[in-house]
Amino acid sequence: MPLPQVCVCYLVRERAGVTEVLLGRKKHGLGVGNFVGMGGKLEPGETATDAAVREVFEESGVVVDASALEARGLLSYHFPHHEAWSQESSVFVCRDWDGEPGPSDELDPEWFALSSIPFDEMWDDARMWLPQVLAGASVRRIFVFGEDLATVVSERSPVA
Ligand SMILES: CNc1ncnc2c1ncn2[C@@H]1O[C@H](COP(=O)(O)OP(=O)(O)OP(=O)(O)O)[C@@H](O)[C@H]1O
Repeated sequence: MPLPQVCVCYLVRERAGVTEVLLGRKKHGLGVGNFVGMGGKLEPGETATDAAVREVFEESGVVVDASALEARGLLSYHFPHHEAWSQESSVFVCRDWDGEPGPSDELDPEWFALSSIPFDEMWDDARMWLPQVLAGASVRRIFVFGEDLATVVSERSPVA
């Protein structure tokens, strides 16, 4: 069975020579309380890019053009102890948008210097790939979560 498809998008800016990323504490649903990038489920017929454009707008009010989204790979999350949470996330970075991010029902956006990303308050996997993505890399990783539904217990290799 293919995993449900979701997307995540990290807005990145430079301020006084410091690179910052926009995160927000999730107010509802899967991962509530964690700092996350903006994103969510693909709607029927949407591409991951379409969904990222829509989710960034819904969650922060910022308008991004699909051509400004940098595709940075695919992450699979397996929850053998709670299959309904298993999903696959397309990852995007965006450096060019219109508007100022503001609060929404989903999250209150905050800028973090790349040296101060709150990994202890994020999904456990984020520390294992987000620094690479924000440094310009693309990723393909498959994470398996344990019985606590919070800890990465193993990683699978993607079949080439
Ligand atoms: C398990 N380890 C994980 N590590 C890092 N990020 C994770 C994640 N698991 C899910 N995500 C992110 O969470 C969003 C989907 O969450 P999900 O609850 O399905 O969607 P959300 O309620 O926001 O979506 P709708 O707005 O209803 O579409 C999506 O960005 C996805 O990349």
